[in-house]
Amino acid sequence: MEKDSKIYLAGHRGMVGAAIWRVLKKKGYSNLIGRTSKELDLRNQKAVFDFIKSEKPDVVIDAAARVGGILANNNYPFQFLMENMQIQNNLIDAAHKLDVKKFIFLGSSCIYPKLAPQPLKEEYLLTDSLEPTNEWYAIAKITGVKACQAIRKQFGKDFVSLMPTNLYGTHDNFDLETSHVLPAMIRKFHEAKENNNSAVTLWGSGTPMREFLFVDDMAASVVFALENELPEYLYNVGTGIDITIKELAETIQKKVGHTGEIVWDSSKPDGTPRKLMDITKMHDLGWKHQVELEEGIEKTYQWFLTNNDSFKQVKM
Ligand SMILES: NC(=O)c1ccc[n+]([C@@H]2O[C@H](COP(=O)([O-])OP(=O)(O)OC[C@H]3O[C@@H](n4cnc5c(N)ncnc54)[C@H](OP(=O)(O)O)[C@@H]3O)[C@@H](O)[C@H]2O)c1
Ligand SMILES: C[C@@H]1O[C@H](OP(=O)(O)OP(=O)(O)OC[C@H]2O[C@@H](n3cnc4c(=O)[nH]c(N)nc43)[C@H](O)[C@@H]2O)[C@@H](O)[C@H](O)[C@@H]1O
Repeated sequence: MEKDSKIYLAGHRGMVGAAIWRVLKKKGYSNLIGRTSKELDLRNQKAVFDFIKSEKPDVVIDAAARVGGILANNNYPFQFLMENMQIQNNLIDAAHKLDVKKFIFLGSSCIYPKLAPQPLKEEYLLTDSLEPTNEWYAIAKITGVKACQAIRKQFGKDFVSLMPTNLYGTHDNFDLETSHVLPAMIRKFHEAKENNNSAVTLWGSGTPMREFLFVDDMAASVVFALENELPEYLYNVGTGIDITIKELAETIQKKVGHTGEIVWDSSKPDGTPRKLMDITKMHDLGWKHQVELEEGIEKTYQWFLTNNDSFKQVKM
């Protein structure tokens, strides 16, 4: 990829988008374009088509999506299904019709069946039923993967999908209703420590297992996909290591220095019992994560502490 290639990064101010932007700048890519959702609402088909037509990017990276944790997914099925399909359909269709050379689509590990064998191989897609708390989001993401695969198959274009495991890091969402578990735990333990080590309430049973990838590693995988023509349509991106939610809680509690009680609220859903990625394909091509979980948690906690008053709060 030429360093002056025109790259449109959709969702450039999100957690993942901001990290991709940083890596691209650092590597010398000089022709990056981004628009906020206020400047360009990606749900608007005509606006997206007109934008791609006038900007004529060589590459589109889709890191824009309606994103949230287990409760947000469960409570707002329509937004997670419809907005994600609108955003990605508008981008993929315009990119195809207007001859964008390369398209990188970001999905999620929840596209795989709830009870698929572990670790999750790419070929397990569409072999069984989805996890009910996030099937809406998963179905939208599956249609994005399939749209890119169809364009690849029918027209031979370099449209590729990366499926990240659970992500976390700087610029994360720390809103307690809509966030994912890791930022929620950082905020909950920190605020409870400040409040005389009051009890922290966490959701579900603590027994589900999750794999966590630091956002800078995710960004590096996207840049890897940008700089290499990947031979297949779908690639898992993760660390290949998972832990229980209870172990995650104990790790973050220790890091933050909270000494109070942990209470598990069983009225909240557990979600899928396990979703560990098989990352053999990306490893074979040469990409591997760099940041281990404890180091990533430390970086994220430090970011939270210095952005404590202004951290992003995503409302539905
Ligand atoms: N976070 C995770 O754990 C995780 C895990 C697996 C996969 N992913 C995937 O990674 C990608 C990025 O996620 P993220 O965590 O970075 O999410 P995020 O921080 O919530 O960022 C999402 C971005 O999408 C943009 N966006 C949303 N709706 C839009 C609209 N209607 N028009 C234009 N832009 C819109 C937002 O733009 P504004 O800021 O301008 O509003 C925001 O920058 C998504 O595809 C997501 O599915 C995330
Ligand atoms: C990566 C994303 O992951 C999402 O699934 P998923 O891993 O369960 O999403 P999380 O919201 O990260 O939750 C992971 C696990 O942590 C538990 N948990 C414990 N305490 C908390 C808390 O305070 N906040 C949150 N949020 N969870 C908590 C939660 O019940 C679940 O078992 C999907 O809904 C999306 O579609 C997407 O795939």
